[in-house]
Amino acid sequence: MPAEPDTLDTVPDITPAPAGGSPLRIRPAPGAPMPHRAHADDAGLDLTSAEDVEIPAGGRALVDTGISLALPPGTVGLVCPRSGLAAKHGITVLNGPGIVDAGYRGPIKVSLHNTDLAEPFGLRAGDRIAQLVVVPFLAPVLQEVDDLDVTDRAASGFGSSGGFGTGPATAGTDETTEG
Ligand SMILES: O=c1ccn([C@H]2C[C@H](O)[C@@H](COP(=O)(O)OP(=O)(O)OP(=O)(O)O)O2)c(=O)[nH]1
Repeated sequence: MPAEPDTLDTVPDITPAPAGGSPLRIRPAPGAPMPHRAHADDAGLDLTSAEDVEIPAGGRALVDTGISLALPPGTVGLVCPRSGLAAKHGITVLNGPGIVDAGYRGPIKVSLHNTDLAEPFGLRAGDRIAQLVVVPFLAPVLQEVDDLDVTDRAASGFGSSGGFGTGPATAGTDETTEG
């Protein structure tokens, strides 16, 4: 029997099952739309603005989405930028990703930053301003120790493996985090 062609088109439905079988409960304010996925297998739920807002050039605005959530236990909501808004208009989530805790029941707001220093950016109610990605998180028990295990990387970081090019790091340019 011939093998199935290995193309992206043959990937089966990858829509993840709801975490723990619990639904994501969403309470829209009167008139606010429910967030939705533009495509069934998108990770992000589009969040819309509940208000008309002008974000000044180089400035920021805290924008209400008009929804409140009850995330499934053991999950966290990540408020992430939309790539189109970033690439075309320089609009990003200032604290991206924003962290929505599972126990939070207040209004979901998005802190938007207009990185364009020349043009203000106008938003209308209903515009899609960010996306919410729901992921499981770990809450390990905290253990205070005197020593950490030895690793290959050790304390090297912050560019220690080289710059933006493909060549090896130049001797003497490694940066290490000091303990
Ligand atoms: O982009 C975001 C980030 C957070 N929140 C809400 C949900 C989150 O559970 C709560 C608190 O967020 P965070 O812990 O980041 O805020 P904080 O500045 O550390 O304040 P707090 O002392 O209330 O935790 O605010 C949003 O609506 N949008």
